[in-house]
Amino acid sequence: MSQEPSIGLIGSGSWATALAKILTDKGNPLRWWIRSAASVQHFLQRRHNPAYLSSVNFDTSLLTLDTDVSVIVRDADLVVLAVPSAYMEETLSVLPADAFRGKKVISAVKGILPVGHRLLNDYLEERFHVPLSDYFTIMGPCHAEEVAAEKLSYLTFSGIDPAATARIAQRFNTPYLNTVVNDDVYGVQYAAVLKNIYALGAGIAHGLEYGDNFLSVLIANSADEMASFLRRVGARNMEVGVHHLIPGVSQSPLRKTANYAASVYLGDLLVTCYSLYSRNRTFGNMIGKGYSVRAAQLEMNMVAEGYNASRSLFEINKEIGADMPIASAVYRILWEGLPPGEAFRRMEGGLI
Ligand SMILES: NC(=O)c1ccc[n+]([C@@H]2O[C@H](COP(=O)([O-])OP(=O)(O)OC[C@H]3O[C@@H](n4cnc5c(N)ncnc54)[C@H](O)[C@@H]3O)[C@@H](O)[C@H]2O)c1
Ligand SMILES: O=P(O)(O)OC[C@H](O)CO
Repeated sequence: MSQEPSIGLIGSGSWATALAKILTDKGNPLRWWIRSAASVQHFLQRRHNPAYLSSVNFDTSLLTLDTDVSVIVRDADLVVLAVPSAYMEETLSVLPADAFRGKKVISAVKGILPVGHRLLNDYLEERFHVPLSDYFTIMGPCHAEEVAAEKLSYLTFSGIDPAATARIAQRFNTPYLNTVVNDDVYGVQYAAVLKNIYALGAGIAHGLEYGDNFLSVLIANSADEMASFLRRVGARNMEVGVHHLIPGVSQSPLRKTANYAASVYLGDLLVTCYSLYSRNRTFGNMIGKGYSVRAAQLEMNMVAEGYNASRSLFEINKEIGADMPIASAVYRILWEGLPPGEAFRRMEGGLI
């Protein structure tokens, strides 16, 4: 009987813990990198993560825990990365350049690397020579807290080889988790980065005491802005060609467009803008209420990816050239100190 590829998980925050629950509920043995030795001890004694989703109890017979990321990567065929993007380079810095050779890497990261403003696949290709054909993503509207409560959720798995992507998705499919497969590897990652910025904007609007009527207008315009950016990225990829990243594989990652009403695009924008679980919305709400960025960060034990992303997107869009008044307003509030009320007043008149 052929053995299934082994799975390693890197990260121990809310999302990594939710993914560990999904994978072990499905019966997958899991090699799991947890940053702190104290957390590993707690896990083994008490069967849960002391800091995140602590209501989730694990079958520890399925878990091999280690604080050494190189051990987990070495022993896994499929490596799931679920560390906030700002800590990714530091976390992987101990690995040699060939650490991922022959392995498949699955990103659950909804952020962009702040140094160099790179998507994770571009960084992995450059630093570890991971080809796009070995790179997959897990995106879609899904809060870790609802996974912990086994509320029905949908996750989209993306990769340029549909059969390989479907095989990976199948390892995660559980009664409370439906999986969708798509091939728009670049688009889903940019959509995830953008929805965090727009959720920050929605939170700021709430903090400024705009009502539900305005919020719906803001989100509808955000969806339009996102689609326009994604179409331009698609067109740019067609022009410059990302073929060199994809030896012998289809043209799919060069696609110009996709169904942007699908859950991995619009759905994730909606849940992040509306859900009280959203860290980005929560962070934005504090900014709208007058907290400084530093004070808002100190209030949270979790990471709002949209903060760094707003700056990266602002830089990337200098090349892409999409019209992005909402993302630009969020950037100016967070990075240039423009008062939120003034930024929103300037933006209001342009919304449709
Ligand atoms: N939380 C969710 O519901 C959810 C859902 C989908 C995707 N994601 C994505 O998953 C990724 C991970 O986010 P999360 O929600 O698990 O994080 P989190 O906000 O719950 O926790 C912060 C994480 O950062 C880690 N950390 C802190 N300092 C670190 C350091 N110096 N080096 C390495 N790690 C450090 C902590 O150990 C913890 O794992 C993000 O890209 C996020 O967008 C999160
Ligand atoms: O809590 P947020 O704002 O980081 O959002 C988490 C997930 O991306 C929602 O799908």
